[in-house]
Amino acid sequence: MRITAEGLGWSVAGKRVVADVNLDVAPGETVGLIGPNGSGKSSLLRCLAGLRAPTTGTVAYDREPIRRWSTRRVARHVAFVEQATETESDLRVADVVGLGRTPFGDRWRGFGADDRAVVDAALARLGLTELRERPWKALSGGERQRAHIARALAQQPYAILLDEPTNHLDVKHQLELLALLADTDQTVLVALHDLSLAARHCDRLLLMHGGRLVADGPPKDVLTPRLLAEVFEVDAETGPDALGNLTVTYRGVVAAPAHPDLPPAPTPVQKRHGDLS
Ligand SMILES: Nc1ncnc2c1ncn2[C@@H]1O[C@H](COP(=O)(O)OP(=O)(O)OP(=O)(O)O)[C@@H](O)[C@H]1O
Repeated sequence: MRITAEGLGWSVAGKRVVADVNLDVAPGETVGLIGPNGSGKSSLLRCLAGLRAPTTGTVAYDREPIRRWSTRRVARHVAFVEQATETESDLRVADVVGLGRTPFGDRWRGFGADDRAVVDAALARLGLTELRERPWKALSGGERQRAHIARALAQQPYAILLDEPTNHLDVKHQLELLALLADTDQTVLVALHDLSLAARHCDRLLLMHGGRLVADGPPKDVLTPRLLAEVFEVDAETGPDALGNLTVTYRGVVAAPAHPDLPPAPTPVQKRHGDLS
């Protein structure tokens, strides 16, 4: 499924959090969404997932604007794995993953054998089969994160949007998840902070800064020392690692450059000798 946004903006309390975003994620593409803290990644993902009505512009799935789609219809197309989803309950892991079947249920049809098969497959894909009967509350942070991803897969969406899905995962599970996302036929848009992981597993990267998309292209074109310095305020080099994968190596931080949307910093006024205040 193709996801497009045109002139997308979202403001809250008079603040433009997302501004004038145009993007096009093709069916089956795995696209990484990167940018510093507060650059608008989560807000953009929430707009694309239909959880926030944009202040300006449109979001479309396969060219059809979703403005008037029901939540249920959106959920039959797109699964969203949020950054910190709290599932407070006495549910078992399999029940939480089974919540992914909600958009397909109706009051005439209970949770059927086909739903159970989908949940079993999703649990297996995330290595959670052994934990299926565990109480949700007994899971570690990383296990919960994997269960939320399994729930998204159980939704059998055409596209998956994920907000920092690796932040609780150990290295093995990070690599497994990114490989899964890269291999799936579904359209994937994933917000990541690990730029080397993003470079290795994504077809294309979208770079956000101050609510705007400031770069869109293959990892080698987006992860340039100049953009890393301007946007992330780090002094970094990119190049192939020992295995030939594009990787980012950090020397340190650079002094914060002025953001183009911000007024220039006022020049400090020097007190002259003899001033009274
Ligand atoms: N509901 C809201 N009310 C007020 N400000 C908000 C709201 N949602 C987001 N913001 C602000 O918008 C900016 C962008 O937030 P957002 O969570 O989208 O950034 P992000 O790129 O996902 O950040 P991070 O990498 O830290 O997760 C931040 O300054 C945030 O404080």
